[in-house]
Amino acid sequence: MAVFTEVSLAQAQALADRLNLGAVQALQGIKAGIENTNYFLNTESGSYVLTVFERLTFEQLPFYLRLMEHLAQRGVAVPAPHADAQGEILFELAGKPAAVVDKLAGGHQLAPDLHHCQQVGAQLARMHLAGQDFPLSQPNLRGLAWWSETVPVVLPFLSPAQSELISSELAFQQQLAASQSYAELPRGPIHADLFRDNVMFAEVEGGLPGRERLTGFFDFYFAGVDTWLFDLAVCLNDWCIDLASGRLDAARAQAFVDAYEGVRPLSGAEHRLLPALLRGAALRFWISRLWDFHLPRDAALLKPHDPGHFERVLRERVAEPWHALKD
Ligand SMILES: Nc1ncnc2c1ncn2[C@@H]1O[C@H](COP(=O)(O)OP(=O)(O)OP(=O)(O)O)[C@@H](O)[C@H]1O
Ligand SMILES: N[C@@H](CCO)C(=O)O
Repeated sequence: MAVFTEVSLAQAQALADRLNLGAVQALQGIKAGIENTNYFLNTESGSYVLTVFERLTFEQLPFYLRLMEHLAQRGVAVPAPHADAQGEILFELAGKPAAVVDKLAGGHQLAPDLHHCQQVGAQLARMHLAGQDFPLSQPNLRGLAWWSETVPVVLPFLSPAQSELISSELAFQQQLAASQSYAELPRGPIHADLFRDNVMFAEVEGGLPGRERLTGFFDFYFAGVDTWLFDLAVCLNDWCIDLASGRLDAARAQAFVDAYEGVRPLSGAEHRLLPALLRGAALRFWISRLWDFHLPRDAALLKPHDPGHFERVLRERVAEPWHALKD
């Protein structure tokens, strides 16, 4: 269970009072998640999620929380943070930063079909466009600079074959990042971690069975300014693959890209660089999973994600580069 910081009912009530949310009826630690402490908070005014941030600082958090607020105000389905009477959305709990956001309806879709991929693809493009005029800026803190810093830290835990793969892929990505075509890629605030477990879907009343509606993207705490194509690649590597083998499912991937392009067509450079960014997105999560696995932090019962999964995904993307078809 990833509750790193215990929050008492009295602490939750004090925060609820400040946010004018009424009497706390229930406070329940959430087991899922490995980055932050999350609680479901029910008060007489509604259902919320209270997050205590374990790694992110008071200086970094306004970027994420104001981005969520900005996107929600522009009609992107994102949980809006709650503000106090002064408009403040970042608070202190147990000496750590904390925030309260709306609870999204529904649950995860862990076996997505074409219909789910299309909805996420279209919403991703809408989110990219809506973020264009977001005034704050912060780099993707899990971008190339972090990969370059962290690969040497995890190398001692790897076999010779794994070391060779991770080092050569890092060199490839460094070279790519220095190229002219990479510099041409459009950029803006991206989610950067939009996996199946960071999107909610809910059944539509009176709708067809299995035809759930996307209710929102959440967990923006890896967001940063980076290429929009990287965000798309992160999604394709999770929403459109066979989880056992890591292989891309071309039908779902094409449906995802088509839906994205229905809102924002990709440039020629984006089409050309998609296979390379799919590799970069696999490398990013292989590194972070290795880091979490071999250098864990304290948590009551933390279950790290399997690094081997993204090693397989990376090997697949190198062996079988995938290009989306153009309309
Ligand atoms: N706004 C929300 N609405 C509904 N449920 C939420 C919301 N935020 C978080 N949750 C629930 O809490 C769980 C854990 O949250 P989250 O995935 O953000 O964990 P984390 O530790 O912050 O991040 P990570 O996924 O990177 O480990 C989610 O799987 C989801 O069930
Ligand atoms: N989505 C990440 C977890 C951190 O959010 C992973 O699957 O490795």
